[in-house]
Amino acid sequence: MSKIDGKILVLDDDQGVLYTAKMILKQHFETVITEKDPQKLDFLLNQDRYDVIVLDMNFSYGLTSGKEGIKLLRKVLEKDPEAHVLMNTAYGDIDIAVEAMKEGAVDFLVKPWQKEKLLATVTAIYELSQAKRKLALAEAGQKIVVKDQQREFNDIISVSPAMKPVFEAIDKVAKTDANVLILGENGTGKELIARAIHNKSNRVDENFIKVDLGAVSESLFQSELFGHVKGAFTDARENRPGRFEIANKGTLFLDEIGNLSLSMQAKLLTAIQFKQITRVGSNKAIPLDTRLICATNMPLYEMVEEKEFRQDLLYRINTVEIKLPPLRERVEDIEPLARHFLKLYGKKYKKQRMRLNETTLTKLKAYSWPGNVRELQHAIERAIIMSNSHLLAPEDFLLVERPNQNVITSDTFNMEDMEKQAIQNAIRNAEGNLTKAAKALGLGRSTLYRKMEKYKL
Ligand SMILES: Nc1ncnc2c1ncn2[C@@H]1O[C@H](COP(=O)(O)OP(=O)(O)OP(=O)(O)O)[C@@H](O)[C@H]1O
Repeated sequence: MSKIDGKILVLDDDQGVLYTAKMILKQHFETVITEKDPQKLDFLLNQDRYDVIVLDMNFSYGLTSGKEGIKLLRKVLEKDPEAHVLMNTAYGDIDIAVEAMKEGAVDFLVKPWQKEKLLATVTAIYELSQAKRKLALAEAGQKIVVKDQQREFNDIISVSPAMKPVFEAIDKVAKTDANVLILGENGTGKELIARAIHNKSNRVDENFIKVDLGAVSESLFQSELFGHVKGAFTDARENRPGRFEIANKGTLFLDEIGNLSLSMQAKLLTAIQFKQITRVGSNKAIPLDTRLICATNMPLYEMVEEKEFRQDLLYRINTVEIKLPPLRERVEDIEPLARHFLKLYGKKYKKQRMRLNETTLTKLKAYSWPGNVRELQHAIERAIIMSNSHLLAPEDFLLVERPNQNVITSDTFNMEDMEKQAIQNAIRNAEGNLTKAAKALGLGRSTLYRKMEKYKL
């Protein structure tokens, strides 16, 4: 019979009780730790996370009040409010057992117990602890996943030969557990591709969890990704799993990976390397089986040369690399995409039978779409809202060809001056919307703020 992969801690001052409990439980559970000295409780709790803790009521010789047990129980629950504690008393004092249950113990046993009784009780509590843990993870995941499912569109529309290698790569990589790096400009559909990989993978019934690393501050990074335990910092009022844990058995999509600072890169690398995380404020490692998909619009290889991105991290995340071409390099996709969005937004705004005339299509195809598919999507949405007719005309699209944002027109070659100018242009183009400006620049918002401060903008 295979053993249950559980960790049981038994704390009792009676060596005989410890010996018997170990003999019985060891046959059924993978790890059974016994300890005689209550002073070691702190150390043991810091050391590991136990599925069931069997705790004696009285330690000092001659004491039968159960007060020691209650004190230890409080200590356990303070450290881990989700701990499952089974109280063990030799005196059958129901009052003190009831008090322990009120304090948060799950059950109590009266010594001397029978072998079957101990085993049945510990096994039942173990199952309860697993069910509760799963539920907590599912609930935390659900909040994110439900929000996620509100995304409007999931189909990938494309007829362009430039996208063929992308579809081939999705098919080849989906069923494997290989880490995938998706490279492409803003709005080219990187997230859509990440979802397609997840949906075609064996992990499809598990969570797909997205983290926008460009929007995660340095201080929140660890807690957001790895979770925290109660009391780890002022706002940590309860234990909370991080995105890595919620994505366990599923897929974790790390968007804007190029925006991570070097210190955040180091922490991420450790988690990926060891396939485990440690919640903030705890020192118990939690092993994970998470498939990683990363995306960025930043030139990661150049950043490695400039020592802005760790090479070892790059090699961990780029087992398979998928490059998404910008929309201007797949003009064939503009018409089917436009028709696709026309249908979707026509339905949304109750303006069905919307059409595009030939001149409009020519205008859409001639435009360079620096914001790629997302810009086309927004342009169609806006045109549908504003138009008074069923036929969208060229005037319904305000497409202003901007100077190529990758080419900075400047008479200076000083890097800092060029950067400052690029930031000013981006803010102007985005009409002061800093989130949009940061996206256009390929920066995270916090990096943009830092740079604005630096250049006094
Ligand atoms: N081939 C496509 N077919 C249909 N819709 C698409 C396609 N490509 C992108 N889209 C839509 O365009 C929008 C932007 O796509 P997505 O968010 O996947 O881009 P992204 O590259 O991840 O953007 P960012 O770099 O800003 O994070 C989404 O609404 C997505 O549904």
